[in-house]
Amino acid sequence: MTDRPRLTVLSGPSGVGKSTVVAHLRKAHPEVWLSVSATTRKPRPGERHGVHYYFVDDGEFDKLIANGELLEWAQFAGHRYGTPRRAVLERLDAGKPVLLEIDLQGARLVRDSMPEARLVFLAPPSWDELVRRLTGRGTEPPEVIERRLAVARTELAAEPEFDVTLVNTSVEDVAAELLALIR
Ligand SMILES: Nc1nc2c(ncn2[C@@H]2O[C@H](COP(=O)(O)OP(=O)(O)O)[C@@H](O)[C@H]2O)c(=O)[nH]1
Ligand SMILES: Nc1ncnc2c1ncn2[C@@H]1O[C@H](COP(=O)(O)OP(=O)(O)O)[C@@H](O)[C@H]1O
Repeated sequence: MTDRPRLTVLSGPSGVGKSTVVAHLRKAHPEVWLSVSATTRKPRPGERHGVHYYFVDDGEFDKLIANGELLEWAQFAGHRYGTPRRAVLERLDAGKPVLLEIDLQGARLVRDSMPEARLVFLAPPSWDELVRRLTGRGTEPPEVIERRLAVARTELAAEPEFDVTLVNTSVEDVAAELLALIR
């Protein structure tokens, strides 16, 4: 029997298409389990508590950290994001695959604490296309987009740290490649 990694971490710059790819994958394969993170960021239109994120305030996030309830957490573009520990460990203990969609800092923390995890980097076809996607999404004001693009430059440079790179040219193709990695 091969010892396949059961924990897959998907990371990549803001706007590259992580949420789109994961949503596409889960529409066809609802059995793919994605961890729901906690965040101090405010919900975007259409985002639901407990589905896209657990939207919490700073005090609640402090408590999650203090109580050891987060597997990892990071500050990203002015807000905090963290992976609830218990649900992930329960799935892994049951021998089932887990997918995390987290930022570069989180991916590094997971790599250090769970070296068996497989780290997947989602890359844009080009820098200009990343700018187009992040701007075109229309969910952030210009100053937030600027901040995220500045972070994105650093994140792109970290690609060699990852086990696998997938280039998000076609959502369908990347979703299929990701599914093959998870299974
Ligand atoms: N470290 C860490 N990063 C997270 C977590 N949840 C989401 N992120 C990352 O935080 C960043 C910002 O997420 P978000 O505000 O939803 O923007 P978007 O991913 O660009 O649509 C993205 O890189 C996410 O992958 C988490 O639990 N931990
Ligand atoms: N392969 C693709 N080709 C063209 N547009 C894409 C592709 N993947 C995602 N997008 C678009 O790019 C924008 C950012 O995608 P999103 O999934 O929100 O990124 P992320 O979760 O990485 O921040 C969205 O408007 C989405 O529709």
